[in-house]
Amino acid sequence: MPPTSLLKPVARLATAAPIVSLRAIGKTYDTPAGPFAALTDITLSLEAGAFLAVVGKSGSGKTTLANLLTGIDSATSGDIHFGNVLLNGKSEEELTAWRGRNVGVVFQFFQLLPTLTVVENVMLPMDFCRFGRPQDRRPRALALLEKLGIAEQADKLPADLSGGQQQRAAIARALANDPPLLVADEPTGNLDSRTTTEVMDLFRGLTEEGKTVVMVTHERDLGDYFTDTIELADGRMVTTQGQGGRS
Ligand SMILES: Nc1ncnc2c1ncn2[C@@H]1O[C@H](COP(=O)(O)OP(=O)(O)OP(=O)(O)O)[C@@H](O)[C@H]1O
Repeated sequence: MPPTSLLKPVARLATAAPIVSLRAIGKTYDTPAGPFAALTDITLSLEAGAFLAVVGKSGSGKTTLANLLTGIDSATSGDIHFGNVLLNGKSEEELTAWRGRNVGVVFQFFQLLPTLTVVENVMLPMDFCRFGRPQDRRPRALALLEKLGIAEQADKLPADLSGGQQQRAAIARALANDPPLLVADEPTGNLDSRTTTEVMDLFRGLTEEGKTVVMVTHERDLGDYFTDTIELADGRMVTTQGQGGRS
């Protein structure tokens, strides 16, 4: 079994300083029909250990918000701070380098590379970001797979795993560089209810270790898992719950 010291958890922030804060964020897309405001005046902040649900109807702006949090896309107005770092104005290259170290992303359809084994998929972000020493990367990837309960699948190809196992592998990959923030866009959208519960328990365990998780979801019956919930409608925040700690 790989040594668990390879998986040192991120310490909870000693201060109440938010790990992510958005102030008056707007996102406008240029479309053939003219500018389209996908997000308007979004203000929120999240502390280490928060588990935020982003809910709302199709087209309300959830994925757009997730893409701003991951640095996949940039806001058109307002400020996004990550810790003390202001993301606005960073070049695409800078955002890519920043994202590799600071944000793990989990998708609905897993997006594992089909020709790499599971453990190789998990090692990829470490190689890309030169995380730690090269000789430590495989043991760390194996330790993450162990933590997520799929160590036996390490040398298989993604296609040989069930959907739930693939999502666990994708979560292991998202954790590879030990980022403080995970952003998951409909991560349970392709899973049955039992596997959904398993994945939600995993996310909750990670927030209890101090990771911050933002999850876009349509599934309202998952509400008990979250410390905070925001609902979007036509790109605006219409309701918020929490913004505090888990009760
Ligand atoms: N690249 C783009 N160019 C133009 N319009 C876009 C672009 N991306 C998203 N939109 C529009 O912005 C709005 C918000 O889209 P977004 O994908 O963020 O919504 P969503 O709440 O995630 O929807 P869903 O639940 O269906 O995934 C939609 O009206 C969408 O058509």
